[in-house]
Amino acid sequence: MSKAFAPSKHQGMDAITISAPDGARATVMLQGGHVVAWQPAGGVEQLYCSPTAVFASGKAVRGGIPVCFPQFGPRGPLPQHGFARTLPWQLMMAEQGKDDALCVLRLTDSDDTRKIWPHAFVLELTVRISGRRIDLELACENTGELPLEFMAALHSYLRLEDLTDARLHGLQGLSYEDMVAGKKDQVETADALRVSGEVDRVYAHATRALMLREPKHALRIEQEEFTDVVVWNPWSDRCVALPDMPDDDYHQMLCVEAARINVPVRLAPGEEWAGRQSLSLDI
Ligand SMILES: O=P(O)(O)OC[C@H]1O[C@H](O)[C@H](O)[C@@H](O)[C@@H]1O
Repeated sequence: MSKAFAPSKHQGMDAITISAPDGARATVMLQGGHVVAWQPAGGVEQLYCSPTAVFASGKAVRGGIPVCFPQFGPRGPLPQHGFARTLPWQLMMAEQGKDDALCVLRLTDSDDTRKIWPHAFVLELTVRISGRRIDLELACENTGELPLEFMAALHSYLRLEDLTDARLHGLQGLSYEDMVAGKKDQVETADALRVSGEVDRVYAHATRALMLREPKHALRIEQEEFTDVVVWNPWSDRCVALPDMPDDDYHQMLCVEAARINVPVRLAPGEEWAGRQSLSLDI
């Protein structure tokens, strides 16, 4: 028989912690449908969450896996990264299975969202953990009578021992937009990306699996239907300017975000789209 989990608190915010029989655990905040912690079976925390992150109603949390929807960054008229990350979601289910644990959270349109984005939708995040793997699925259904279009991302903050020793493999040959240099149509030539300065890039047509390698650690990153991947690290000056992140913590994280930016998703009335990101510890 499956076991259901009861809502709890994380940093004073409503949250749900799920655990699989093998010891894998994850915590998801109801605000934002925001995964704030993930420990694979027998492993340590894999997500970076800033020790000075602000946990408050309506505030975006620095770390974990924010959901960006229906806009990415400042690419539109909505607040940065859209509204999904700062709104309360509804917990639909949270259960332990025979060899995994699963939870589903849902955000639907409201008077507040329709005021700034005139569409009816159901957005659902499914988080599944088992062994050394976490699978995230973000699904959107157009429940209105007009077509809609959106951008989306699972903005994963991955925890590092030290950025200096980290390499991200799998991007070679992809074209990207360099948001730091303000240049489009760049081509990745490195067989492994080593971060040695501020990086903020949108890679297009990202279909291959990526591997984030450190001397004693490797994380495999896969995505489906998210056709872009964003790589972000603020480096020192930008990090100092972030009020919710310690000055040197940029060494402890790299964002590798499964995204849909270059070609937004278009849904006719009644249509549904789902995008997935999976992270698995590979040692
Ligand atoms: O500070 P936030 O609104 O959470 O955004 C953090 C970062 O998110 C993405 O990675 C964007 O590409 C960056 O340009 C942005 O700085």
